[in-house]
Amino acid sequence: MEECSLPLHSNQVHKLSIIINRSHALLHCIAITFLICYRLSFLFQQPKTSLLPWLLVFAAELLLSFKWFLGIAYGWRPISRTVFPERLPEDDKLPANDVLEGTNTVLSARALDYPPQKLNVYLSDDGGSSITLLGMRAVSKFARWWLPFCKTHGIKTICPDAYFSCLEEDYSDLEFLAEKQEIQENYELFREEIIKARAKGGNVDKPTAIYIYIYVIQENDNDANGDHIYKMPRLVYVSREKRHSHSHHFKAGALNVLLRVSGLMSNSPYILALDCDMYCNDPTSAKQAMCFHLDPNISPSLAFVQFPQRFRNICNNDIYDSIIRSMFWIRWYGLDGLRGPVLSGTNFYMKRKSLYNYSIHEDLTELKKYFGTSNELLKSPLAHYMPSIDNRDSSSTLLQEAKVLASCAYENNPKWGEEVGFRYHSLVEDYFTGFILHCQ
Ligand SMILES: O=c1ccn([C@@H]2O[C@H](COP(=O)(O)OP(=O)(O)O[C@H]3O[C@H](CO)[C@@H](O)[C@H](O)[C@H]3O)[C@@H](O)[C@H]2O)c(=O)[nH]1
Ligand SMILES: [Mn+2]
Repeated sequence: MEECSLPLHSNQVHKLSIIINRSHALLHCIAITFLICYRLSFLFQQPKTSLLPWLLVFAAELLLSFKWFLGIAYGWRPISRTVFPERLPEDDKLPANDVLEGTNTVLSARALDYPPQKLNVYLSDDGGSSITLLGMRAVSKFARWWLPFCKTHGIKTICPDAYFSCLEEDYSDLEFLAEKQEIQENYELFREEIIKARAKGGNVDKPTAIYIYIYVIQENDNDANGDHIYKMPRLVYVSREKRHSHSHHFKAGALNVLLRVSGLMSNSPYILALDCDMYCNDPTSAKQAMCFHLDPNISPSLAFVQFPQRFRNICNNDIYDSIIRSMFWIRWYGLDGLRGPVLSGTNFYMKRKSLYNYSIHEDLTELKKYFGTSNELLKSPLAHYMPSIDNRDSSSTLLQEAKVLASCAYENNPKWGEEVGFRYHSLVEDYFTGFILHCQ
């Protein structure tokens, strides 16, 4: 009880930034007012010379001033936040998470510091490529080395590529170094396996249609000899159906397929979305996000917790600001102090229900109108529905149903992408979906 009474997070208002930003805004406002007065006074001058250029410049100045005015919001009330994951409930009371992602991030997502039985990783392979599937199997093999290593030594950089390219080393612990060496050798073997497979070919001639393939990797608790083995999160590979006759809706389409398949297979109340070119650079991110989602004061109106996109390996002379510093290091702190930042497409922990449209009632006919005809999927919006694919018999029926959900015809009538799930009709599905969630 005592644990629950302590706050899970706190925020710090950047007072100095507020004073500087608001003073700057005020000075700028005064300057703009003088400018406008000066321009207006010209209109009353007699005789007028060259009116047109003057008006054009004035219009441009008004337009830019308006744009600048809207930008004041970014600096109005910047805040930063601190979380206290140690105050979260015990592991067995934590809610489950489904990770929906592109191809590269599987290892780091499975290495998150979260109870493995409450983590399910769904991998979308839009290309339906045999190399990705082979890669996923190889990843699972390597994960048996990598995950226990990260856990035992509290490794913070859970993406092996980033970890092994980092030069910092603790030379004092020889046992650790020997283990690291062994893991690195296994990592090199894993990479070679992928490179060889890629060299052999793959999808040189793209098929005109890609067929559905769903494959679940889930280790048992014990190996063949009955010895206890390290428990790892379940991994589900999903290659959705693609046909020229149906629009695939790019990334939003892929995410909606994963949303449906995960709703059927694990229906975790929270989802983490990761792009294929991202990895989790902090294993505690899931628990950090839960500090907000499990706060009873803000949870009812909280749809998502967005982590900033950070970029690795960018050269020192980043003259085009490829790390998007102004966005993630300045503007987002400001937006956080207002009503939270918009969705940036990746690195967010979203409440599943927020994508399911709150206005839908739990009436079967209405649910079918929104979610489609799969009776199994219709259970997903119902609170506390927890499917089980541990049971072998049910798993094959569930897999058949999952294939129906991953087919392109499934979206023919229901409101996927319109009123349910990630929204279509825009290549920036993240901004579009995020704005709608903010409005709701
Ligand atoms: O047909 C598609 C196209 C993209 N993706 C996935 O979409 C993600 C983002 O694609 P990427 O090529 O990395 O796009 P970027 O331009 O880098 O994406 C930025 O801009 C997008 C649109 O605003 C956001 O969705 C992204 O999160 C954001 O990183 C990747 O994981 C892809 O696997 C698909 O699954 N299917
Ligand atoms: Mn990208």
